[in-house]
Amino acid sequence: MKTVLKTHKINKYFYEPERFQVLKGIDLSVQKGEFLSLVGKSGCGKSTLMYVLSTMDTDYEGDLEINETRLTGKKQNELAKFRNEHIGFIFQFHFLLPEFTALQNVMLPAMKLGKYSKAEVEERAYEKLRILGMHDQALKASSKLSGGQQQRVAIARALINDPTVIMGDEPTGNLDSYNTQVVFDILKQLTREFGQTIIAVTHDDEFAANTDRIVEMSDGSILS
Ligand SMILES: Nc1ncnc2c1ncn2[C@@H]1O[C@H](COP(=O)(O)OP(=O)(O)OP(=O)(O)O)[C@@H](O)[C@H]1O
Repeated sequence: MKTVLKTHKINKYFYEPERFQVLKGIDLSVQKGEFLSLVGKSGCGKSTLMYVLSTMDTDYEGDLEINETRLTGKKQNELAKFRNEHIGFIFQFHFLLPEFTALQNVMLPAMKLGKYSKAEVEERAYEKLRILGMHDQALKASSKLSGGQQQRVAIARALINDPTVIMGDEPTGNLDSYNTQVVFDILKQLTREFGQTIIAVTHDDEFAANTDRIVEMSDGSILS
């Protein structure tokens, strides 16, 4: 088993309105291909931890390593580059550009990476859309797609650079039960067929119960 993400004693404090410790000695190790859900009561620190894990927040104590690269202490521009290449994001709200087609939205992170020609990027984008069952909608403006379809395009976009890990904050939080199941099944399939690693914050107990591992947080610490 390959460890793709590792933290060592992550502490974090907020100072407003008064000093309090929001993350308390978080030790977490995630294996390649693992589908992990992060759960816990509102306010326990899940989103704060995700910001640290995704390298968006650098104001913490401890160590973070992804894909054998130590990220703690790296400069913002290096982190931005690392994120684009290694971390795929899926949010509750998809943040697709509404006037752009599904295909263009999926292509964007790969164009930014600058590793492939435009034709290669387009080919990769079609391939990801095909995995998500969305290739025949590729040329539609994303604003013309249903909520579930938009979320599938957002997942294709998260996959375009073959990220080391996909991080989701309530990836099904805005979907009805049918689309929650569709998106869940796709995420599961990505872990099983492609060895994709996924970490998702969720309030949905059924979603969590069907992932490989539930990490429960309480008051800034990991319980189990
Ligand atoms: N910028 C901030 N400054 C001060 N306190 C903050 C800040 N952001 C979050 N907090 C506090 O830190 C704690 C953890 O917040 P966080 O958003 O990580 O919780 P969460 O577990 O993701 O909650 P939810 O499930 O409701 O999204 C909460 O008490 C919150 O009020």
